[in-house]
Amino acid sequence: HEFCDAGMGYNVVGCGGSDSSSRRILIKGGTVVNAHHQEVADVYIDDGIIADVKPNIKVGDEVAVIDATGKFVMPGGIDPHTHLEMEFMGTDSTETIDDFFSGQAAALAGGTTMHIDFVMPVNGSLSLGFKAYVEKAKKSCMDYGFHMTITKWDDTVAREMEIMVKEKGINSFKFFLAYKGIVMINDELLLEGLKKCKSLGALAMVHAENGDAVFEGQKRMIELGITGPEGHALSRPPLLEAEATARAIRLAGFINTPLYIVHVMSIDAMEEIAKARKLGQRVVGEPVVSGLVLNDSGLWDPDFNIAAKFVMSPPIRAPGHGRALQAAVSMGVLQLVGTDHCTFNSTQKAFGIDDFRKIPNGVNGIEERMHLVWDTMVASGKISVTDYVRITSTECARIFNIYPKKGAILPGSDADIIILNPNSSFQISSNSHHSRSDTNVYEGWIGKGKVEITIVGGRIVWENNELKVNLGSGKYIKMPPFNYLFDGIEKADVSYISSLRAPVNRFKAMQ
Ligand SMILES: NC(=O)NCCC(=O)O
Ligand SMILES: [Zn+2]
Ligand SMILES: [Zn+2]
Repeated sequence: HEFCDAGMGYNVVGCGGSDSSSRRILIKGGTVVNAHHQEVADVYIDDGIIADVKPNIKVGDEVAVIDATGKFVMPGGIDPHTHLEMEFMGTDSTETIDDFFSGQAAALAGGTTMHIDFVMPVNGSLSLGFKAYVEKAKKSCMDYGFHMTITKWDDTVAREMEIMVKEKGINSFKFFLAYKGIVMINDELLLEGLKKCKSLGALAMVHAENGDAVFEGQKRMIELGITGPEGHALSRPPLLEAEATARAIRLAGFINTPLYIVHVMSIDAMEEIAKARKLGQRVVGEPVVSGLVLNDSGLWDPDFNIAAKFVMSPPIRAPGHGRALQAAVSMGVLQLVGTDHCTFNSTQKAFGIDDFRKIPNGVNGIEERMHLVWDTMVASGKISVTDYVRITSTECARIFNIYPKKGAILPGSDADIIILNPNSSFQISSNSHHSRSDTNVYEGWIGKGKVEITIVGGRIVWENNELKVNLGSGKYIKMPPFNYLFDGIEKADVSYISSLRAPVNRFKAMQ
């Protein structure tokens, strides 16, 4: 089988490996954590579904028993933001190095059991894009969903958005306000898109940077002779992220539809979200793990190969931004943590050796997110374990309308479960990670807490540092429209329209 040759030292069940995992499993004596509650209890899994959660469940000898005493039993992570096997930034940099097989295998080794990937249209066609991604995802070994990217506007696109929502199970559309000349859209298109999203009950998502100003900033850097990776950060400062974030928020407010800001990387952008939420606007902010735990110093590394691996957009910011973003997550100003896993190897990154504008943008994270958030936020005492579950799993399931099938350990939920040992530790290295990339932006990180077991669809796929993935077993999860952010939105239409007449009234209406 073409996918058996993973070459990464793990078994592919169905390609010669043996499926030793049981369809009935009892997880005994762990602390079962949901977003709203934690208790010491047993979890009984039957045929891929959680059948029961309570203390002292009795089972027969045929059931495999896992002792989870002293460990946390939690819903598998859901990563709301990935780019597997994506063509991006020109053909020379080819596609992101992880496909739906290696990217998902890496995810499972790190405790993530579902992700939502961004479909890129083919020549502007949503249906061709969807078809292409259905093909790519046939290799899947865990469940996944799709967002759809909108790169142009006409009647066909508007009609296809409807088909995506009503027939294909997509409930979110992404608009790039950056990457001028590649995928960037203008405000006119954004307004059309926001209106359409509202009518369909689909969530509008934006990559918020002012692409025209970034273009200008890049030109300035090149004129100054700054061609290395540090030019990437210098050409697109936080104020350009804040401007686009504020603009998108205001336009979404004008249309009165919920808005999701992907990869919030700066204090400046986060404060725009905080301000809007304080006024009652339905805005969701998604930081990514790189933005929470790294800073921009790597971009100044004299070794191009090291510096280039940190190039992503918006850029990883100066020290201080990550800490502030973590605080915003802990206070609920930002709601869930993604990765923006968009991995290029060092050969692909080297395409921009003479010009930072040609370095393909993106960093890894799908395997590291659960560990890094635990280490930096739970082990350090910034957030509770229940909040950890909320920001890594449950909130994503709620926003994309698949809760409690996903994001919970409840009877009837899918048996996508992790067992984390808080007294163990993890170590990150490109020598041992499961991505196909030859580099890792978190190289050398050692931290507290370790995902010792990952169960996906009722099968143990990660145990004793070994992966046993089941090729083709991942299912496409259809995500219905009109999530909770749309509840009662039409009532807000009325108060919003009257509030447009007087700023004072608007403020009162939002109290
Ligand atoms: N973020 C990044 O640099 N690459 C992935 C594409 C995107 O989300 O902007
Ligand atoms: Zn983006
Ligand atoms: Zn992205």
